[in-house]
Amino acid sequence: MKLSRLLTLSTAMLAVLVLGMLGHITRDAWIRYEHTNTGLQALRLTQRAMVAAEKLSFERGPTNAVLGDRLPADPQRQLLLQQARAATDLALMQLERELQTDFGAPHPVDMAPLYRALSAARNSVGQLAAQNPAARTPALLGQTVDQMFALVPLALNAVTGYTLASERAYPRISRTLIKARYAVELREYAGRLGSALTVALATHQPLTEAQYQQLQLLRGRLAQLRQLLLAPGDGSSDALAAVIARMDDVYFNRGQQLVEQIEQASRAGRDYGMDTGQFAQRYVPTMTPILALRDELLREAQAQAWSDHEHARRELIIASMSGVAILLALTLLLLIVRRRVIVPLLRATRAVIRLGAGDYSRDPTGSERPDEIGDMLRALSTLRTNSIERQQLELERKRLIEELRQRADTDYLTGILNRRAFTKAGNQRLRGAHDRNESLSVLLFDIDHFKSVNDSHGHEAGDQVLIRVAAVVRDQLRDGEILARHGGEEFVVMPSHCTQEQACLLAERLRKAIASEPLTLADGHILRVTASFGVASASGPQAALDDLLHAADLALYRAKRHGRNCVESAG
Ligand SMILES: Nc1nc2c(ncn2[C@@H]2O[C@H](COP(=O)(O)OP(=O)(O)OP(=O)(O)O)[C@@H](O)[C@H]2O)c(=O)[nH]1
Repeated sequence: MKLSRLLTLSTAMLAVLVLGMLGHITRDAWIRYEHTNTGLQALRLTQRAMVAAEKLSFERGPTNAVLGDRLPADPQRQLLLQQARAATDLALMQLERELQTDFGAPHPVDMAPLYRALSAARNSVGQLAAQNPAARTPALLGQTVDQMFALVPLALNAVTGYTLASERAYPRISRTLIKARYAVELREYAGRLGSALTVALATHQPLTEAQYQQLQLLRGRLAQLRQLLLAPGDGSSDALAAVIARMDDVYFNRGQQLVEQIEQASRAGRDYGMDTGQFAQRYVPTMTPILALRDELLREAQAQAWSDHEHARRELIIASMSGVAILLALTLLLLIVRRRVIVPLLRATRAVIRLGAGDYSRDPTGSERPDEIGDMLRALSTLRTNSIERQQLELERKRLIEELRQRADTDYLTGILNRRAFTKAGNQRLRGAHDRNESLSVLLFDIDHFKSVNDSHGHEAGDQVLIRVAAVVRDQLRDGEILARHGGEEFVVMPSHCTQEQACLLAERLRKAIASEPLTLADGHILRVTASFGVASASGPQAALDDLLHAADLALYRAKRHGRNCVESAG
C-alpha cells in the first residue's frame, strides 16, 4: 500500500476513534446536563404544585369561616374567601402553564378532575352558606368539608407522574424534594386538624367520639410526618434546623395547644369561646412555619440543582472544547506529518527512482532541512553528484576507446583508413557481396615518380603530396566508398558493388582529378603529380581479398609499364 494512502486510511481510522471517544464523553456530559435541566424543571413544577396545594389548603380556612357564619353573611369573611379563591385559581393557572412545558413527561396531565371537584366543592360551600345556620347540619357540613379535603391530593396527584420521572432522572435532589412533599403533607394534615373542628365550632356542639378519634389519628400522622422531616438528609443545613425549630415552637406547641384547648372545652362541655372564623384567625398563622420549612427545603434543592447544573454545564463546555482542541491538534499533527515527513519521503522516493533510471537532471529539493529527512536528501544529492561524475567518466572512457579505435584504424598522415582497417572492412564487404551475389572491385593506385618528389623537395613535401592526393580522391568518392592508404605512396579504393567496367570509369575519373590538381608546397613550389591505377573485380563465389589486391597490383604494374598516368584492369 502506498504511503499517502496508508496515511489517509490511518487518519480516517484515528479520526473515527477520536470522534467516537469524544462523542461518548460529550454525550455523557450532555446527559448529565440534561438531567440537571430536568431536575430544575421538576423543581419548578413541584414548587407550583405545592403552592397550588397550599392555596387549596389555605382556602379551607376562609371556607370554614363562611360555613360557621351567621346570616346575613359577614362581608369581611366573604371578602377573605374571595381572596383565598382568587389565590387558588392563580396558583392552579400557574401550575397548568408550567405543565405545558414538556420535558419528557411519561404521560399528559389531566387537570380536569381537579377543576370539576373544585367547582363542585365551591358550589356546595355557596349553597350551604346561603342556608340558615340551623339548617347546616353536621352531616352537610362534614360532606362539604370532605369535598374540600379531597382537592389537595388531586392537585398533588396531577404532577406525581412528572415528579417521579424527574426524580428518577435526577435522584440527587429527590430526598430533599420528598421532604418538601412531607412538609406539604404536614401543612395539609395541620389544616385538616383545624378543619376537623369546623363542624363542632360551627354548630356549637361538643365533638363526637368519631371526631375525637379523627383528631387523634391526624395528630399521629402529623407526628409521623415531623419525624420523617427530622431524618438526616442532604438538606440538613443550619437554616433548615432553625426553620424546623420554629415550626416546633409555633405549630407543634402553640397551634396544637389551641386544638387541645377546644378539645378540652368539648370534653368539659364548656363553650368554645370562639366560632370557626375566630379559630381560623388564631390557628392558620401557626401553620406558616410549615410553609417556611417547605420553602427552605425547595430553596436548598434548587441551590443544589443549580450548583449541579452549573457543574454539568462546565463539564459539557470543557468536554466540547477539549474535543474541538483534540481534533484541531490531531489535524495539525497530521498536516505536519504529511508536510514534514510524507511529502519529503515521496519526493525522496521519486528522486531515488529517477537516479535508478539514470535521470540526474534534478537535485532533490529540501536538502537544507536540519532534520533526518534533510540528511537523507543530502545523501541523495551526494549520490546524484557521484552518479553524474561516474556517468561523465564513463562517457570519457567510451570517447577514449572510440578515439583509440579510430586511431588504430586511421593512417596517421592522411587521416584516411590504414591498411589494417581496409583489410577488415574490405573482407566484410567482400562477404556481403558474396552473400548478395554482387560484383565487387578494388582500385589500387600509386603516385608516379614519387621518389623524385622526395628527392627534389624533401620528405616533408612528399608527405604533403600524400595528404593532398588523399584529399583529392576522397572528395571524388561517395559515402560508402572505401579509401585507404595501402602502404607508402600506394592507395586502394573499394566502391560499393560495382562491375569492373564501372570501376574502370571511376579509376579514370580519379586519375584525371589527381592529374588536374596542382599542388602548392610549403616552400611555394607548385607541383603536378599523376598516378597509375590497377583495377580488379571479383564476381566468383570464393574470391579472397588478397587475390583481388594481387590482381589489381598486377594491373597497376602493367599501368606503370605502359607509361604511368593510366588505368589498367586485371584479366
Ligand atoms: N615522403 C614520403 N615518402 C615515402 C613515404 N613512403 C614511401 N616513400 C617513398 O616513396 C618512394 C617510392 O619510390 P619508388 O618505389 O621507387 O617508386 P617511384 O619513385 O614512385 O617510381 P614509380 O612508382 O615507378 O613511378 C620511396 O623513395 C619511399 O621512400 C612516405 O610516407 N613519405
